[in-house]
Amino acid sequence: RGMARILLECSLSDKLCVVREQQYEIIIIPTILVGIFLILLAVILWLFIRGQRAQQQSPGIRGIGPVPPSRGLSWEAAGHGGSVFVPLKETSVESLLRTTTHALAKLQVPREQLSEVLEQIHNGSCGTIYRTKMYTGDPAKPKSVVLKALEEPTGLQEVQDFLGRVQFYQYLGKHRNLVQLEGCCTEKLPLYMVLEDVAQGDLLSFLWTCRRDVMTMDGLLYDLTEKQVYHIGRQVLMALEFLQDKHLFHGDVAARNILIQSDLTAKLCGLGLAYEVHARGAIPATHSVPLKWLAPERLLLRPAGIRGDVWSFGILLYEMVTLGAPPYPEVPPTSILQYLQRRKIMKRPSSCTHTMYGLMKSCWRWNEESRPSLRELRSRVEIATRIADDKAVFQVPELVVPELYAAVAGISVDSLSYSYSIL
Ligand SMILES: Nc1ncnc2c1ncn2[C@@H]1O[C@H](COP(=O)(O)OP(=O)(O)OP(=O)(O)O)[C@@H](O)[C@H]1O
Repeated sequence: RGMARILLECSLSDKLCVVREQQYEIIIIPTILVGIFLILLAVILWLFIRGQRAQQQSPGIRGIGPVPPSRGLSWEAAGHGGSVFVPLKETSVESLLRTTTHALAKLQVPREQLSEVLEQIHNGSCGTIYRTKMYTGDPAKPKSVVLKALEEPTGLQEVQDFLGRVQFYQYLGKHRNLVQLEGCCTEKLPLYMVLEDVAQGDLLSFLWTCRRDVMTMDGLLYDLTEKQVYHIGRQVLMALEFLQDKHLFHGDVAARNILIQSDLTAKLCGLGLAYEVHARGAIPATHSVPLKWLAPERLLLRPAGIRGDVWSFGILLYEMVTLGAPPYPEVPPTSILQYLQRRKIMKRPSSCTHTMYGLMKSCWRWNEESRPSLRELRSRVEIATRIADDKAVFQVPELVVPELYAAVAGISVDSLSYSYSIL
């Protein structure tokens, strides 16, 4: 309208008006175009630099890549004072074993003490896992142990890694809620890590079996009440506190990584990722962890820490009250980050009390600093235990099809324990 008025006020002979109109188009429109161009250029440059940085971090498989050391990871925990040793100068497996056997002398178990009958129970990430007998004192009373075996290493690195894991267990020391290392056989191949046998197996299989009509087996009562969920949860928190005191985090807290005894003593296993972070100071690109258990910062490849374990602890509570249902059943595993970015979390399962759901929600706060600390969480669990139901047993009528579970949970069916299918 402004331009039209100026034109009306002009006489036909007044050429200045025409010049003004042209200035308006010539100066303002190109300025806007140049502005838009510059903004676009800046956005493209920013995206390019971000892409370059992400590439430098070489994202790992299934969205999990290396991350900088956990916040507060000390020099000691990063593998120096913790003495995870990797004698790089050795060139053959034999000479490497000769050198390391001396350092591991106190842990060596004579091979004749182990039975030759090995029952395979799992195909672990660093070799086959067997159950066998160890004859220490009275030959009539052998002790049942679990062996993690490295039988045919593909190279020196694999042997070094196995030995590093043995030393990691040694460095950790004993805790009631962590699987204990009893010893090792490392003077020649096959290499064995000798662990205490937590015979009742993993919590996920236990939860699935609770869905069946099985009452008891090997002294274990296949019933789960709210009070027992808190009891197991509290023990997991104590194991995590123990790791935190050593400036470590677990990184893969889930029912499949918890072993239970007949008195419902819980023992955290699957310490592979904790070892990797301890030895290398970061999560290696090749170490994949199921996405649905991970906190947003892990999915976004940001530095990982103990508050990520707090997030996964919330998922563990969900697993327990649903008797081993896969998390986010309606979300494909690869869409989990987008789902969480919309600030969505899992709804309260019908079997879950409001108190327990409150705990889960506090674990699933997007901002890791807003999540409770392990200590706070444990004290909330202890308070909740006092009023928790000790009578009503969790029930889910549908049985689990492991292949279907694996697809929905986003994990490989081979990584699941065998004990459920044996029942
Ligand atoms: N001490 C044990 N007692 C009984 N069963 C065990 C024991 N250790 C491992 N298992 C069985 O083997 C499975 C895998 O164990 P674990 O996750 O420790 O091994 P892994 O695959 O080598 O993992 P990681 O590399 O993370 O240590 C467990 O879920 C459990 O079924």
